[in-house]
Amino acid sequence: MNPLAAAKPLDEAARAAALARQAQLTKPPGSLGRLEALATTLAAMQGRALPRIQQPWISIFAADHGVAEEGVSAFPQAVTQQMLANFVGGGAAISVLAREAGATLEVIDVGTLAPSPVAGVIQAQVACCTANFCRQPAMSATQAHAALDAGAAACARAQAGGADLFIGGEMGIANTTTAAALACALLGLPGAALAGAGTGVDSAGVARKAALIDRALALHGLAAAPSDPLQALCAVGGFEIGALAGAYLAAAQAGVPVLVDGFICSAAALLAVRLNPGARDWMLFAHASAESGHAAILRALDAQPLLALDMRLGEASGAAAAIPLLRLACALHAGMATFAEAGVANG
Ligand SMILES: O=C(O)c1ccc[n+]([C@@H]2O[C@H](COP(=O)([O-])O)[C@@H](O)[C@H]2O)c1
Ligand SMILES: Cc1cc2nc[nH]c2cc1C
Repeated sequence: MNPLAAAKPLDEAARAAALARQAQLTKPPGSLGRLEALATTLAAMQGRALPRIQQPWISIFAADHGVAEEGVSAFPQAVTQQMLANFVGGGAAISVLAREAGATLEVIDVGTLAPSPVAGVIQAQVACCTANFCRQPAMSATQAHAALDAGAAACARAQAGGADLFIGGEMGIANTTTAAALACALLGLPGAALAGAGTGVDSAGVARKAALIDRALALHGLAAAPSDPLQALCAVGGFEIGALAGAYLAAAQAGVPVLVDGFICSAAALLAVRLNPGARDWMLFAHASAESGHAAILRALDAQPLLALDMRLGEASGAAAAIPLLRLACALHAGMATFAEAGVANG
């Protein structure tokens, strides 16, 4: 893929038509709050005055991280590959949420340590694991482009499947350390600004994550000032994060609305936007993760998340939980009567 290819422009005529309809619906103007903006933004994204979410598509990208050997997670690395089988077996949270939402769910291995392919998982391994970025770059430039391409391929499948909403998710033990390091590099922040508990490390563990990120940023010459996005991905990134960024970029180029999940997905969204600012127009943000660094990344993206449920699971769960809200916004927008239709006086 070409990450720099222009994003599709939003359809401002469809937005204007949706705004005009909102002004006619039987309610005081603005009284449905952000549900109104959600409907009119989706109208501009989907190019129709009456937007809808009929075919949500969820792609989960899984990868392992060399930095796991530094003891940065509360869980063993083997959980990444074990969860692949749980996703396709139907027992993971996202399996349940996708079923409830009527969403297509696909799982892509972009670089786990799984010794053999897990049945039902799409194989798109860039390598079996990134290198430990405390010692050397996490990946080569060729691998970074392969990760972006794996994401773009998922977006192409979503488009071919008629998706009207694209959701990316991730699974990767240690990837809160990777996502924090990448976002620190992109924003010129120290590790302490974005390191958090992840799967549940204690405060001493969080402090170790922060110090380790600072050491890695210094090692790779990425400390203190915002870094070149592809250089940052190569130095301290992850394959699933690169794939998510590629999927978000491809969705913006193809004109498919994106619903961004939690902390790791937001770091990938930041990477996509730093590569290609036009991608931001195509992003909605599902929820405020309980991961402590999420708020700073959302601020950098000027993003207001829809939900705040103290979730911190990842695997697209927060985004899937927000699908019903998007549908409600569309249903209200399409189904409410206008003042004229209902014979209600429009003050
Ligand atoms: O998305 C989030 O907001 C989020 C916050 C904390 C943890 N996670 C998930 O937990 C895993 C990473 O946590 P850790 O502690 O191993 O870095 C990874 O599989 C993520 O999907 C996800
Ligand atoms: C069990 C488990 C499930 C997950 N799903 C996403 N990240 C995860 C991390 C763990 C540890």
